[in-house]
Amino acid sequence: MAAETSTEVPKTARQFVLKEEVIVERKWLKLEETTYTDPFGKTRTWETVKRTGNKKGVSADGVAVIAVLQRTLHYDCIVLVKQFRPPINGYCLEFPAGLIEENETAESAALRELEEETGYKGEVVECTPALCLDPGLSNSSTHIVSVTINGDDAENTRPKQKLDDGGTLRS
Ligand SMILES: Nc1ncnc2c1ncn2[C@H]1C[C@H](O)[C@@H](COP(=O)(O)OP(=O)(O)O)O1
Repeated sequence: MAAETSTEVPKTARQFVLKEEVIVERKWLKLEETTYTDPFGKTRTWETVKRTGNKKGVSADGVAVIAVLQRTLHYDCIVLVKQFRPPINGYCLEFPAGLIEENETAESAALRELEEETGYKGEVVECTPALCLDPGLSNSSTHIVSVTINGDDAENTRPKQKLDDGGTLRS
C-alpha cells in the first residue's frame, strides 16, 4: 500500500523587514543588507539596491511613457528611444522614461520626459499606480503612462530633442 502523503499546508507567519543596513552608498544608488523574517519566523538577509535621496512629494521614482503618435493617413506608431545603457554595455530600444522631480506629478513627468527625449508634445490618457518592476533586486518604482501625440499638430511635425549634458538619445 502506498504511503499517505500529508496534504496539510504548514502554517506560515506574516513576513516583515526587521532592519535595513547600508553597505555602500554613492551618488545615485546604495546597496543595503535587509534583515527580514521568512515564512517560518526565521531571520534571513537580502541584498537590496535602492536609489539614494529622499524626494518629497513624488509617488514613484520614475515614469515610462507609452506614446502613440497619431497622424492622418498613417498607421499609429509607438515612439521608442535608443540609448546606450552602461550596465549592459549596449544599446536599448526603450519607452521614453525618466525620474520624477520633487513635487512633480507622474503625468507631468511623463510629458516632460517625452518632450525632452523625443521633442513630441503629448496628452496623457492613462497612468498606472506605482509599479515595482524588479522587486527581487530593488524597491525602485515606476508609473507607466499612456500618452497620445497629435502628429498633425504643427508643434509635432518637426520634433526636436531637448537633452542635457549626458544625453545621447535617438528616437
Ligand atoms: N546609476 C546611475 N549612475 C549614474 N548616473 C545616473 C544613475 N541613475 C541615474 N543617473 C543620472 C543620469 C541622468 O542624468 C539622470 C536622470 O536620468 P533620467 O533621464 O531621469 O532617467 P533615465 O536615465 O532612466 O532616462 O540621473
